[in-house]
Amino acid sequence: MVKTFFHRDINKKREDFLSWTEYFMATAFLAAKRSKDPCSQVGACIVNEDKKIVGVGYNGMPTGCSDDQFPWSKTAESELDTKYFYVCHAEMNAIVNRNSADVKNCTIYVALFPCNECAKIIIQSGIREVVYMSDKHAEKAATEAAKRMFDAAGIKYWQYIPQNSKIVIDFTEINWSKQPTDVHLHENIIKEMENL
Ligand SMILES: Nc1ccn([C@H]2C[C@H](O)[C@@H](COP(=O)(O)O)O2)c(=O)n1
Ligand SMILES: [Zn+2]
Repeated sequence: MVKTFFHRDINKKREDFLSWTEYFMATAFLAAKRSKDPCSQVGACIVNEDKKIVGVGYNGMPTGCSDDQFPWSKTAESELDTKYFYVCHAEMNAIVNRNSADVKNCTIYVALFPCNECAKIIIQSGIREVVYMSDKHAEKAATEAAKRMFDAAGIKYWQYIPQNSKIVIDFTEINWSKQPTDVHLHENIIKEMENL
């Protein structure tokens, strides 16, 4: 058995807390977990100038359009039987579902670079900055069009390159004992190491 452990001095401030950018991008990725799209789960998180989250969204069917009845296919004999006419993109949902009066001067954190349609909504809503994780559709005309519009409208956009590729949420962590001299030897970590 591989034994691993970590020390935590509970008298000192934690050093391994999430940065703001990690926190907001992780919020976007967590929202994406709600998506029913079998191929692409995209999340978006809108943050105001006070670093408050004012909107979260993920790609899904419009309200009232059952995600058990509308199609999730990428291809079909008829375009009407693909998802593309129906699905609301994460960015659009985050903007329309905002919990503030407006999203002026906000930043949107999004897993995938916005398409041209979302770029228009982002610009019109007053969002000033786009932070994205992936630009995997960079070669598509929709992405190029979005970039042209962002450039013309003076919207700042930049790719977030994470320091860690994973953030683990462990629901059991809240029950770990934290004593002043504690060295945790946590079962899950041991199991993970054994599986390596
Ligand atoms: N910035 C984006 C890009 C895409 N989406 C959504 C729209 C679809 O549900 C899915 C793309 O489907 P695919 O062609 O990859 O099968 O992702 C979004 O919400 N935001
Ligand atoms: Zn879009």
